[in-house]
Amino acid sequence: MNFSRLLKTTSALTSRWLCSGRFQSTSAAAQKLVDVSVDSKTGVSIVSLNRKPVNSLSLELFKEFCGVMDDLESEKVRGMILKSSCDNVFSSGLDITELYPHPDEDRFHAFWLWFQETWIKLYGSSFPTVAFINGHAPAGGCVLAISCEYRIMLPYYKIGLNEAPVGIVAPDWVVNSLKSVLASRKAEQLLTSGRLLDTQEAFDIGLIDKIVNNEEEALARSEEFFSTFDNVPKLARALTKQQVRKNEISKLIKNRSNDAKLFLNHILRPETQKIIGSYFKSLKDRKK
Ligand SMILES: CCCCCCCC/C=C\CC(=O)SCCNC(=O)CCNC(=O)[C@H](O)C(C)(C)COP(=O)(O)OP(=O)(O)OC[C@H]1O[C@@H](n2cnc3c(N)ncnc32)[C@H](O)[C@@H]1OP(=O)(O)O
Repeated sequence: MNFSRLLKTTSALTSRWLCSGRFQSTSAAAQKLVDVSVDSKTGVSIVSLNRKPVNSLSLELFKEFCGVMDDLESEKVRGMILKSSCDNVFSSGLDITELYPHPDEDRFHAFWLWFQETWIKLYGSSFPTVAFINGHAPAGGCVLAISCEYRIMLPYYKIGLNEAPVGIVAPDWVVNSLKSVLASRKAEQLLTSGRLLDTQEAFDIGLIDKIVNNEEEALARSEEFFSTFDNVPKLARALTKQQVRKNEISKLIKNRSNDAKLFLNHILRPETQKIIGSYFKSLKDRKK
């Protein structure tokens, strides 16, 4: 099966959930959670996550982000830079209120499918992607960054996959995206320790590609990255990227519903709820 068809293929159950109008934002005037602009000099799309205060990733944000990715695919953009509109935070990862306390099962199922969909669209996009990590990027924030092809980060922020200390086990598609950036041993160390790295440490192990001091530099470094493809036919580039990434994506596409069930069962376990609850409390108490 050709890859773009594969990307569109999903189980009947999954597509019922993804297409259902349930959990739709109700207010037409609701603030956009994802802003898109185009850099007039380079023709590159800049996609800014805009869910204040910390871009925690909710079902509504995932849905909106997937809509944006579909638009960029159909517009055949030259490239995309993913960044944050929040001060000091790229994304704080999954919205913990989607996981705790004891989430509504239907909503969690839909939330998880839209998280998968976000990863499939970002990791499998045909156009080049850069994450401009302009703030902290723990957990799901790091997942977004490692799904892009190139990572540029401001100094003095933290990035990593801190799920294990929070009692959460990352699914294989997250683990494999990390292994597509880091050697297996480094990926394992990062995941099992759950340690968040500062910008310099992340650069030293190859988790990020460039450190920049401001947005202007980030745009310039992104442009250098995008221009490496200027002489490569777009279709050949896209198919080559997808060839490299297709095994991981196909695996998830075939297993979406089970993956969602697995995580629903895990999240509903009283022990998991207890750990996430005390983690969330400590996050709130930090500022008291
Ligand atoms: C079993 C099923 C799940 C399996 C998952 C596997 C897949 C792996 C992928 C992802 C998992 C996750 O993403 S879980 C989420 C993990 N996220 C974190 O651990 C980050 C927590 N947040 C922080 O460390 C900090 O907030 C920050 C460094 C990101 C920013 O710090 P700052 O000081 O600027 O801001 P505050 O801490 O004051 O936060 C402001 C406000 O937001 C609330 N907040 C923060 N993060 C989240 C979040 N992820 N979800 C919901 N709410 C969040 C925080 O509590 C503050 O609220 P109050 O103003 O009410 O205090």
